[in-house]
Amino acid sequence: MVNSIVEIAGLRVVRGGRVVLAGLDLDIGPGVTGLLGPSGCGKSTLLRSIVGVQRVAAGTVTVLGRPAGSRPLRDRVGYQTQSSSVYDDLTVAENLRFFARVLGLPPAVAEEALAAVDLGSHRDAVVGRLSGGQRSRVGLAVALLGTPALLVLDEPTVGLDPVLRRDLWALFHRIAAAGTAVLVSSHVMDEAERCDALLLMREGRIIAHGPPAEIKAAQGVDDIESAFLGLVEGGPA
Ligand SMILES: Nc1ncnc2c1ncn2[C@@H]1O[C@H](COP(=O)(O)OP(=O)(O)OP(=O)(O)O)[C@@H](O)[C@H]1O
Repeated sequence: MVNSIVEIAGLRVVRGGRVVLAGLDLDIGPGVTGLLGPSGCGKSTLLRSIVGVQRVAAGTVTVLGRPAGSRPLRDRVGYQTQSSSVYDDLTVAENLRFFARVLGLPPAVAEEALAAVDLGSHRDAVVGRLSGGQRSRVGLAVALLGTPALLVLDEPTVGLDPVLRRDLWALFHRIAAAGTAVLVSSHVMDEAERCDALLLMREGRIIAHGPPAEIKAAQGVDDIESAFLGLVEGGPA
């Protein structure tokens, strides 16, 4: 596909003796792409494969034209895991400066990331005393250090109230508009409408890929949850 950020061919992953991804083929383009599917379907495993931290049994994962996880991608791919990896006892600015140093980036990028997630006014707050939404934005800022070409976010809105979730999605779109492709997973189907493109996943397979409107139209339904059920039950495609 022209403009592909991620190209995956024949990806097979086995975890704990169980086949989690059984030969997955997929291209992901720019904009905000949502990876949606029920708990345990393999979303995190797919994201881990894209950032290059997952042992794969077979297949290839190419990111920005390079093998996933290879050295040239180190500061071109940002990754926010489900469990926050920021330090609770450091301030927001201290966390960002620390991770910038680890990545070998100048301190100025810490300021840019802080501004990008709108946390300038909380720069001197200790992370352990922030709200869930603010903490999530600190994690996002860490993933944004150095302005990566691809940002991979594993369930960044889990546990947040609807207002914070809406604000975070608006932020993802601002980040994408500035040129960073955003791949974000969720098991909340109502977040689907906020994506430019959707990947619907079930039991380690991608069962639909495209703009939300196209997926709904193909199933003849008005919401993504119904489209998902239609696809699972073998409705029109
Ligand atoms: N460390 C692990 N060792 C062995 N199996 C694992 C491990 N982590 C996950 N799995 C298995 O791999 C499968 C896919 O898990 P994965 O975390 O990718 O799903 P997910 O869709 O991201 O789920 P969730 O939405 O709950 O985070 C699950 O069946 C899970 O039991």
